[in-house]
Amino acid sequence: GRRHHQTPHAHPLTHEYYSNTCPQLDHLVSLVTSQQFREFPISAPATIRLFFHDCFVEGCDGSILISSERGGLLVEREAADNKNLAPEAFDTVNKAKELVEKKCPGVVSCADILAVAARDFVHLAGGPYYKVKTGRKDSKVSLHYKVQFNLPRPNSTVEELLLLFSKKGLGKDDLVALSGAHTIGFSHCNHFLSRLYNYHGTNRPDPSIEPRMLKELQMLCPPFGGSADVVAPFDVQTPFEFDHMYYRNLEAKMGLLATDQALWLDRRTRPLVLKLGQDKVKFFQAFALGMEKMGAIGVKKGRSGEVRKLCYRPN
Ligand code: HEM
Ligand SMILES: [Ca+2]
Ligand SMILES: [Ca+2]
Repeated sequence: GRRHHQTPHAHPLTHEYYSNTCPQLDHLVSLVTSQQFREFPISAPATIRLFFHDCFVEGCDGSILISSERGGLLVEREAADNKNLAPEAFDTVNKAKELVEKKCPGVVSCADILAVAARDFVHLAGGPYYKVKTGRKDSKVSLHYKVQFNLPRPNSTVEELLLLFSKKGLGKDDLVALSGAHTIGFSHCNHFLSRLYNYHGTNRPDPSIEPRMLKELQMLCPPFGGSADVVAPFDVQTPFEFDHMYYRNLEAKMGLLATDQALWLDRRTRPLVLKLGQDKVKFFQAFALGMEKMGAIGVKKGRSGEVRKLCYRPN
């Protein structure tokens, strides 16, 4: 057989990519993620979100992980949408990389480590354990201006969300299932403030917010002069548990962002919200599938990427 002329798809992501070069990868990463989860539980939501923000901008290539350098170009991390990605998530990846480099030097990409770590945190928080395919290469650059139009806004319409996701090869089911990541974690007030006081310029709150929750959110987040550090849980019922309560909240008008509640209000996505709210097993399956599809966005192969030695710096 002749082995040249390989297309970019000749090596899709596989479960066996490191089976010779770093068979203990999952174990090594798990040592770091489990300790990180014990010491800094917010690493879980933060890392899951980090993976999302990596994959949607230039593909799952670790481009989000690169730190700025003095005198260098602005990197993705510096873009407004990424400013409040928690440092605990970056720390997790850097620590895991350090350990993996000791046992399997120069082999495992940071993009793959991030995918594995995100899976670990889903599981540690009570969600499904699914196998992660690997074989991603790391990017050689990170540019802040790539971010803005590749990430959803907290007040995007379902139409806009579906369009953005479809550009990434993801469908309606993926949008609804992956939004279920908001079953854990928190949002700063500014992302939903207009819903509380001035919905679409009406000077009234969004009518699709459950009244008691509205009152509580208004107390937490004043219209002016509130602290920029205040956060509210996405899932008021079980903010630390990776379960399907997120969808039940949407039925009860207790979605936090406009984009969360919109999944219930839109007739295209409502049936899926209902289905996943009724069945945790279905949610876990749909979420794992969504993560696998998201994890395959824009994957770099061969010389289009590299294996970074340090996740925060190109080689
Ligand atoms: C569908 C459109 C989405 C929008 C508009 C959106 C927007 C946001 C916003 C505004 C925050 C709060 C950030 C902050 O204030 O600190 C957030 C947090 C979060 N997002 Fe999303 N997101 C979306 C989809 C996703 C997806 C697909 C995932 C992962 C699969 C995800 C995972 C998370 C997690 C886990 C948090 C909590 C982070 C933390 O507590 O540190 N989101 N998202
Ligand atoms: Ca990326
Ligand atoms: Ca929950």
